[in-house]
Amino acid sequence: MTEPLQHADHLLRAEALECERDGRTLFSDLSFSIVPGTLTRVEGPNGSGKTTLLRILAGLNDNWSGQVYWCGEPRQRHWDQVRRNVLYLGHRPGIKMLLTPLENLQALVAGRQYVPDNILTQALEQVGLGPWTQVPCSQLSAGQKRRVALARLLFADEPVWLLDEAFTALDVDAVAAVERLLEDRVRQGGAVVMTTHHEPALKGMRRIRLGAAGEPESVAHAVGEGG
Ligand SMILES: Nc1ncnc2c1ncn2[C@@H]1O[C@H](COP(=O)(O)OP(=O)(O)OP(=O)(O)O)[C@@H](O)[C@H]1O
Repeated sequence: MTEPLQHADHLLRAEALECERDGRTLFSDLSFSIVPGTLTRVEGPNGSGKTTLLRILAGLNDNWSGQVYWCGEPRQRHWDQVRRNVLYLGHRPGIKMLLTPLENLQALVAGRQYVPDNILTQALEQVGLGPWTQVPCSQLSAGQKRRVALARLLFADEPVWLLDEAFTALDVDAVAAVERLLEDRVRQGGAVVMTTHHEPALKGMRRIRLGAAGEPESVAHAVGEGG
């Protein structure tokens, strides 16, 4: 973990979150806590607001009301800590197509820590990209590009991981490898919040359920568990 967290019985807490898009309520009165050593899945149909909720938690979306707390205090007082301690991986791979997997991984971990190239190469081999470490990412398949982004997780020491569609485009073996990585992370005391249309084979998963956008009877109150 990057740094000791003060009174961290919960890392993130959302209270009475409400978000509208284009005049439609995506969710309202949504409250939950993200505590160390837990994995939480944000669930709901297409368009229900899963990505929007993750982006709110990551501080990447301003179009909402309610309050988000970081370690018990309003998050806006601690943006520096939030940036250092919360990792967000979006549903796009977020890698540069002209660069190789090795160059991308160098860029992804740079700024937080120095990792020698042989260790980065080992990580790429671990995610099944051994033969492609020096090939431009534009020449990789969708699943291989996703693996480049996920290799970043092998070096991620942030206590909170927010993962949007981490399993997209991955084959069965890669899904199982990511599930093991997430389980290890949670066992070490990390907190993972993820969206996925694939039902992960993970024990003790918490759930935040969002309703169908545009169907007012089902969106009035989304339910957050673990709060
Ligand atoms: N950039 C945008 N501008 C306007 N509306 C948007 C934008 N992005 C998303 N929306 C709307 O917000 C709603 C929620 O989108 P969001 O991507 O959070 O849903 P989701 O549950 O993650 O969907 P999916 O399962 O398809 O990934 C959708 O109805 C969508 O139309």
